[in-house]
Amino acid sequence: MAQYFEIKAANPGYLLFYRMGDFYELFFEDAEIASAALGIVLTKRGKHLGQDIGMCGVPIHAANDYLNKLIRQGHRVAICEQVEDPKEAKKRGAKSVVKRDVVRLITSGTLTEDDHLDARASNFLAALAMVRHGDTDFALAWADVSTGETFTADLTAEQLQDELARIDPAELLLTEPTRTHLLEHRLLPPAWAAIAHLAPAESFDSEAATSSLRAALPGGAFDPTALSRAARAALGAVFGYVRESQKGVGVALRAPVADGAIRHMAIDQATRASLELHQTQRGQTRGSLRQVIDLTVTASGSRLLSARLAAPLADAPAINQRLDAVGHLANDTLLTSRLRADLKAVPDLARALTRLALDRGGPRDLAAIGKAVGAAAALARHLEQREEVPDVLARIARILSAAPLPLASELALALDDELPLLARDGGFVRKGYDRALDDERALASETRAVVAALQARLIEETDVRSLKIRHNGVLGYFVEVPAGHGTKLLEEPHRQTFIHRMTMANAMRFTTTELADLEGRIARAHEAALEIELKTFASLRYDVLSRTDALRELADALAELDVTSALAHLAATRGYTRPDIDDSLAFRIEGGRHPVVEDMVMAQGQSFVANDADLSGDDAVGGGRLWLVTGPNMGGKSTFLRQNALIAILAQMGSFVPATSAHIGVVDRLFSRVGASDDIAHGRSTFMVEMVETSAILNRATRRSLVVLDEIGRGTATFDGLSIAWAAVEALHDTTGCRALFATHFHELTSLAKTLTRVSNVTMKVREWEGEVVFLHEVGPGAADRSYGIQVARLAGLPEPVLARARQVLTVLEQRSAGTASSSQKASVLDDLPLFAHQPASRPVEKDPVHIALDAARPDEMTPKQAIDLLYELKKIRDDARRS
Ligand SMILES: Nc1ncnc2c1ncn2[C@@H]1O[C@H](COP(=O)(O)OP(=O)(O)OP(=O)(O)O)[C@@H](O)[C@H]1O
Repeated sequence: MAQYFEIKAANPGYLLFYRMGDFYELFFEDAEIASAALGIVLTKRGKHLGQDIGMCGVPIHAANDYLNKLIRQGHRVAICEQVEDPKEAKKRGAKSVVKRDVVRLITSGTLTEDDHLDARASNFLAALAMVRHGDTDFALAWADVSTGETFTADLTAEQLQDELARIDPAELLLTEPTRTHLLEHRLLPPAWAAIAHLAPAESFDSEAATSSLRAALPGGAFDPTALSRAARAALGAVFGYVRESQKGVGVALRAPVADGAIRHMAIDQATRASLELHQTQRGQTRGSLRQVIDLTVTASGSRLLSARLAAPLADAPAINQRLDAVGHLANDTLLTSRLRADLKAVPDLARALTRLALDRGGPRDLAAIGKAVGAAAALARHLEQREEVPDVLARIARILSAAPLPLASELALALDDELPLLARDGGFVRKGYDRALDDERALASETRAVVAALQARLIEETDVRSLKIRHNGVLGYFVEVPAGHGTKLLEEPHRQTFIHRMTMANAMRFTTTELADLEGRIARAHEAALEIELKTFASLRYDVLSRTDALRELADALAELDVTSALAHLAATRGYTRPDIDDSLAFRIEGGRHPVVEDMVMAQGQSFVANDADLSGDDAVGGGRLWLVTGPNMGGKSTFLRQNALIAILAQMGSFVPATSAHIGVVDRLFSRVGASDDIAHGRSTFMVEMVETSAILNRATRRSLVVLDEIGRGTATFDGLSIAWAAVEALHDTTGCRALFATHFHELTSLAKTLTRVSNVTMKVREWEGEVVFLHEVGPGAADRSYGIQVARLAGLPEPVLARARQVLTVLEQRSAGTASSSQKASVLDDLPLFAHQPASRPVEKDPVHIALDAARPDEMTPKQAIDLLYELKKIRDDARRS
């Protein structure tokens, strides 16, 4: 066990997968954790210091599934392999232990295998460095180890949370002091705390990082000193952690992109959640914006689309460049469908390349690269047939046409059609590619004919017709004759040729020098063939890796082409239009639709009602407009609010939008708060959350921002809520001057439009029909006079007695606020307050005319006509009761 303890001590915080034969075994506490996490049996093996040693194990062939489960549950695993042949160990003495060492650390942020990764999602490892001096407070570096993409950004404390929400890392490295600081300043929400991994302060040393980064990214193209000290420290921590986890295999990361240089629309976590960008509030992908707009056909395209959705741009020229490309393809549907058809066959180049770089790749990864390069050339031809393509497409076409075609041809020549996962399994080099390999293979595969010929000759020589040459794992090749003939072979002249190996009940087994020779040659042929194949693999891998930069650029271009053509396809098939994007304060949407609700409504066979919004502002008049949206419950307020926020996001990520026209002056920050929810885990009540979020908006929104607030202030007593909502509207109007949509059930707020010049009232229209409300989902000018809450409650199935009582209370409250309630009415309601205090039900059931009619009915004695008449009568009684 000494070896185990030594290795375990060198890898604290990791579950040790300790290789023993065909199993990875776990011991002591690791075994307890893993057996509980994986649902496998915990056994015992011997004793240590008088205590039983707990143990559990997973078979090698199924290890990946188990690893997956553990990583998903947030565990970290160290893979400890035998690093010498057991025969070597024996040479040191019968009792010596086979050398073992940890060959890889597996954590959620450092995964590279397809089995562990979601093909359509990035998987980031992030490191956060804190500085107590300088311009910024923090720097973040993050990398997707599976593709090599790497980024850095300098951040203020205020930006930190938005950035983390955007990147959504799988693992976050930081030091203990940084964590303490974040916790003290409430900057580390539970979701980030759960993925945080404490790293020693040395790993964040900016000086050491400078030299280690230079060594990891040679070639001089990247100068670490161009980064801030904090960014260097964070990047150094990422590279160090990846290096440590890959245990000397090398770090296949790219030079970092300075993300701070790109202007993005700031979107905080609450806004992302409320707009359901990547997943719904219930954590599902179905029903999210991403799910509706993601029509990409490659995994890397899908990852890029997701990244663009997470980080819309805030730079009009850059957005327009993307829109030019999408527009070009949306108009040329023939070209788009050709591109999309060819893109479908493009494998995940970036991930295959990384696996090869980390020496974890196999023949299929080589083939994937060849296929992607080949496809790139075909795609380039499609693009080159068109004249005057926009800049983005011209750049993509240039990169695609520079794809290293000789490499693809070489790979196609070398690799067979059916490929094994691992190179060491052999059999992947195509026949005809290497003469020497073909010769060795011929020898190996011609075994049967050679053996058959030898068998025929031996039969001839011995005259034993039943003589056979057989093979088994213990003896290898041997000659077998029935027992009766055995003695013949033991005698002259045959005893010169046949060497006795074994006597069985009815047979005798021999070998011959020639047979042993043949056996040796066959085994050597297999070995020699595999050796040649492995050499071929190594040389092809070298060819691929020597073009790493070009291939990475190609992978990026393919992903970008997929995203662009997918957005064009979306625009063409869903009736999206190109938004006008500039640096004004415009926000004018005509015929806007909610992309997700539209899909849902249409799936139910109904049509979605498009609505206009105009929040356009002007600096000269003090900023953007603020629309106060009132209307009944279920009238479509939230849908209207969200659709405008989503249109802004889609437009700035470079997509067409669901509207007949849209003119948007770049939005720098987007805020959306819809309703209120508890954050019990963070110890904050519904109302507290609402106020913290509202204050974030009031403090952070600028004139360029778009603010969408739905029912702020409803989580407290009516007057408090109303006053807060009132003050918030005033502040947004007077101080911030942003473009805003504010939905509310406080109808009193609508009077603000009289005093605040840039506030307008709009309402969701409804029609009443036979006592029922019909929602038109149409936005029109004006203010709603009521909320129709009771009608909606009835639609939801609230019991009739409760509804009747609610109507009664509502009438009195309304009269009271209008000053027309009689004193006895006022007294009666005041007696009942608080409103929902229980009052013994007035047992209306016994007097209910519907019940009386039903009690009187005798179904067994009725004719069909009488039954129908009764049904009509019951409906009439119900309708009369409703009208009264
Ligand atoms: N423009 C529209 N066209 C068609 N159906 C719509 C439209 N807007 C909303 N709906 C439908 O009405 C439902 C309710 O909409 P929404 O949640 O936006 O109402 P609301 O006014 O915010 O309600 P509440 O005040 O109760 O929160 C939606 O789920 C959708 O089915």
